[in-house]
Amino acid sequence: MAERSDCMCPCSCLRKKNKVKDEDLPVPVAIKITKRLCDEDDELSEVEPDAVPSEVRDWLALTFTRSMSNIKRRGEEKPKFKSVAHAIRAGIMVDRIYRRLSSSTGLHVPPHVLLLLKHLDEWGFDVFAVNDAADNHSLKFVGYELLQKYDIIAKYKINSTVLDTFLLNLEIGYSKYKNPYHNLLHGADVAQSVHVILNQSKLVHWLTDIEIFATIIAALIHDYEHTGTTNNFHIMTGSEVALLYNDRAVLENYHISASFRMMKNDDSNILSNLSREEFKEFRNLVIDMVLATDMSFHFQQIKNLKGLLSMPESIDKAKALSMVLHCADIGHPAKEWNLHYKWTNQLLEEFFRQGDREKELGLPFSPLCDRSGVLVAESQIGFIDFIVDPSFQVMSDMLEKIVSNLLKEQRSGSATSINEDPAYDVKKDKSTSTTSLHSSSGSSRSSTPKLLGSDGKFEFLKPWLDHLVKNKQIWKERAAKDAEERKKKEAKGENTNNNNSDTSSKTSDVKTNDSQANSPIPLNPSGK
Ligand SMILES: Nc1nc2c(ncn2[C@@H]2O[C@H](COP(=O)(O)O)[C@@H](O)[C@H]2O)c(=O)[nH]1
Ligand SMILES: [Mg+2]
Ligand SMILES: [Zn+2]
Repeated sequence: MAERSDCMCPCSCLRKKNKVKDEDLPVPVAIKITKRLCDEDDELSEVEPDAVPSEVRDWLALTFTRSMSNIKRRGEEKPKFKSVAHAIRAGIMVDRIYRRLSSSTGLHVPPHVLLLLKHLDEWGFDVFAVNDAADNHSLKFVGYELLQKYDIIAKYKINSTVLDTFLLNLEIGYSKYKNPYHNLLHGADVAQSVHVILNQSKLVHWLTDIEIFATIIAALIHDYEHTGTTNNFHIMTGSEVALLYNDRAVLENYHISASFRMMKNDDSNILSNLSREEFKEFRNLVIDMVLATDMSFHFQQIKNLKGLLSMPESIDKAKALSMVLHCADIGHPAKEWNLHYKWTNQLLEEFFRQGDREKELGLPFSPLCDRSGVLVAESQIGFIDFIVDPSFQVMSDMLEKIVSNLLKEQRSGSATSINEDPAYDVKKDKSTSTTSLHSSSGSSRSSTPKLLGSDGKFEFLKPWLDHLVKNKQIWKERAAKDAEERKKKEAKGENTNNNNSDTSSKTSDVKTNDSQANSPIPLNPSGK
């Protein structure tokens, strides 16, 4: 069949731009793609045809649009002390915190875990290190610390044993399928990232306690009992959950439902002291936020938000918080390279395991799931360029708009939410960190540090933007190296077989030394 470079519809859809061949696709899928992509009113059509390889485009279409969805390892990182005196001082400090924490809550947080949890407010927080130190209980400790930091445990009278059981159950659920990526570290990491975004941007001052509570829990549960396979895999295999949720946001619906079911048990019901209204608000928010982590809503979500940003009205809280959670969920490319690189490896290994199952079942490989060859660097560049970077840009604009409006309202006297007084009372918090955001009345967070710059503009630090640029640059260098090696092999007459050449970011190169066990991408000492 001749290649069809043009789709029959008047729009400039992906199919037209990308010259997808019908014969490359199973027939019903081809028809569906043509129809859906032509209907698709999203930004994927803006992706330049030559900007990314075809596999990356397929993956973008499959994952981020509704087009097909309806069919001791870190032992070397020990704390370094400049001097014995420093070590002793640090030891005394940790011991004090430890005693305070243990006596007030009964939660046993080992001192070496506490030391790492002191970085909980930072974008560079290393959840892998915490997990190693915490004997695979990072979610429990991170979850506990976050709730404690915002005074949620006291405010909603959460029994400490119940909280402990809830967090342990979450960890058990995340460990059910032994996923390399969608495991308890990811749950902990996303919750911690949400926390940093809320604080860095001061958005937290706009929120009530119940909204903060819902946001932390939504982040913690957002991939609960993840099967390690994609929504599309569930749909294609007609799994129980796909049948249950009629192929719509299959996993996301499941994560929410399974979590609320778990919380119905008395021994893990952290919501038992919420009033009827509080429970209703909490549940609605959690449902909205977790459903919005379905990647097939991505482009629509960005588009809607851009539309809202161009209007004077303020942005709906559920929408804003959903965007924050979505960004945290896809946020590892905006973290330090070493963290991003680890997550990339784990995710690819999970994709490949799905590919192995697809092979066994006689199904075509999903994009990025064939372990015999994936253009890792190129796909990561595509992911950063088309998904992560635009998301973080829009989220940052949204955060600035919301907080600026809040400040304006406050100046005009119509709001009391944000205190610009530099003598702001930074409350010593009840957890391990030095400071927490002050909650004076129990409604919204009412005291903040000085927010406006000398030019009268509200701006906040966005560490994620720098990392995105740096990480993309590293992937670009790797992609160029890969292409070079492919060329050399071709010249030697070796079979490079499209994606299957043996290059540094190719999956066939799995090394088995300690730091690279289960790692699809070999890591050289510089991390590049
Ligand atoms: N190609 C890549 N896709 C990624 C990467 N990190 C995340 N993702 C995609 O986003 C979703 C996140 O949603 P989740 O709820 O499943 O965590 C994930 O499933 C991938 O589809 C990445 O580095 N590269
Ligand atoms: Mg998910
Ligand atoms: Zn996730």
